Amino acid sequence: MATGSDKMVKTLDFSSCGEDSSDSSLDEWIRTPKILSPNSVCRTPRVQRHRTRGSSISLSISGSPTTPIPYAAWRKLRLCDSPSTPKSLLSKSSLPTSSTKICRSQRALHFTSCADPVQRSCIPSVNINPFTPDTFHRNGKHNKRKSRRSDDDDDDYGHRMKPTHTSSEDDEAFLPPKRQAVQAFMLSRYESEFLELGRIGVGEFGAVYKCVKRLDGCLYAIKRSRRPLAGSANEQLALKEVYAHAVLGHHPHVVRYYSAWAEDDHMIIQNEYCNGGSLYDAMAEKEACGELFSEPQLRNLLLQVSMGLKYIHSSSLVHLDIKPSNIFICQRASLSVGDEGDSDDEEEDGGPSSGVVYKIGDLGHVTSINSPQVEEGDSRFLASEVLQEDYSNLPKADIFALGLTLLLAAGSPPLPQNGDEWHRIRKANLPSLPMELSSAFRSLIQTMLDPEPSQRPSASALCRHPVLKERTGKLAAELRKELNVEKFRTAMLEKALQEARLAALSPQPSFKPGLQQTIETGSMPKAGRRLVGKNAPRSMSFGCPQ
Ligand SMILES: Nc1ncnc2c1ncn2[C@@H]1O[C@H](COP(=O)(O)OP(=O)(O)OP(=O)(O)O)[C@@H](O)[C@H]1O
Ligand SMILES: [Mg+2]
Repeated sequence: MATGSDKMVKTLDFSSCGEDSSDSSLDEWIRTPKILSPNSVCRTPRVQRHRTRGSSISLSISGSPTTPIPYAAWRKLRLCDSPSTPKSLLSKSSLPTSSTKICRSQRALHFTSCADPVQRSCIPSVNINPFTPDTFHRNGKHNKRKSRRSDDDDDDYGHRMKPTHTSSEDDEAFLPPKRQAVQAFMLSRYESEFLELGRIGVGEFGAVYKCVKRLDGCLYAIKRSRRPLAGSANEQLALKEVYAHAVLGHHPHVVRYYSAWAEDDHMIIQNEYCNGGSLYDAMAEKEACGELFSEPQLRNLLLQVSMGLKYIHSSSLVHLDIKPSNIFICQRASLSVGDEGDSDDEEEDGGPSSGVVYKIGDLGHVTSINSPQVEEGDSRFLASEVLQEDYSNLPKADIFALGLTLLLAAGSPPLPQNGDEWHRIRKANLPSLPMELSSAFRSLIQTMLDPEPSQRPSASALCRHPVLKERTGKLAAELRKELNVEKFRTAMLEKALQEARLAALSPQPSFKPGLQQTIETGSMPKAGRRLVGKNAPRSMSFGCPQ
């Protein structure tokens, strides 16, 4: 049984920083190849930690105990909409340590000063993200060294990684030792930092809630594991998801990750909120209305998800659970300037300016291409080679699953989980569709479902495929258009600003008609023409941009 001090070895307090700084420092910690000796980590029991927190609150956002809180940050903090906000926290920070009682809601925005020498030695242990290039590299080295004697381990890192593995676990050497994995690293942050607006989904792994973050007022999807994690397979799944998100960074077609932490032995992941729900929801909605995705919409879906997959695969990772309920939709506001009149066509065909952005989410099954730890995803979308444990071409398993996803979106009957029909589909017999697809598009889907993985197109090939190229062109044209609008706007603003400067410098106040309006809207009036009050006498004052 773990002792209290053992527990503290596993304790890592990520809640001690504001989101941005904590995220970057978490990432920093995860990416930095270091394992700390158990002796060097904090062994303070939980109750003591509360006290430490109280004593360590500082007014420094940056974490430096001496930096005064910037006015802008202070103002921002005051905007929080809850009594459990940093405002109260910050005011309490001036109280003497002994009398500072830290309540649940205050824990989230605690900034460690580490002024206390004892606390300074409380360096937390960290997990090693198996998906970082560093880890791949080390892992390779580690595998080569497996047969060597352990006394050649002057490499501290390798030395400390080894002892916790049994021989059967050696294959999983790239994952961190379980006892270091997920613990109640942090105290309740969920309630103090987020306001829950409702549950938006439930999956195998957990429930997902729509939340607004108290500090920044933005919406997020917060995923909480359903079952306690410690020591369970769920723990590794949860960690995989976090590791994968952290390594993947940002891509327009991958759901964005903000933060993750453990609370009451449940993993919590803060992700981008996708306001259009999942593709599964969209399909169900269409079905209820007796509608289907049109072919242009399906092509758009295929192109966007292929872009996300291309990115994931280029990071040497595979998703392994591509399916409609793991593809999310963001409804972008349509372009605002100058495009009101010409968006109808594309709107209809599901093109880029229809504002639908598909994003790949639920990274719980992600694994590395080169040293795969396969946790099979939904069997309805599983490629047969994966079932046969042939992991030599895993990216093509994602392509297979995407092919079936498209068929479902095109109205195919529900996919079988097993049985004859399951095998029939994997022998290149496509289910019948209620809609007529062009032969080019249909044969593209057919190749994605080829029984031979090498015959399936790669994600990168899909992005360049002639059937989808037209869409790529449209997407590029749309982006160019957006860019031009922005360039025009910037030029206008620069011009207006220059005029404002000149006006301010000129000895005699000169009236610049419509200047304020120009700066606000970015539209330039013609020289010498007044936009407003043409018949009224000229005023001597003018507005300046703030
Ligand atoms: N970022 C998000 N934005 C909007 N809705 C989301 C988001 N993430 C999840 N959901 C909703 O919650 C559902 C479950 O999410 P997710 O797939 O991540 O959970 P899971 O437990 O891993 O599922 P699975 O059963 O596929 O393993 C999704 O199908 C979707 O409806
Ligand atoms: Mg899911």
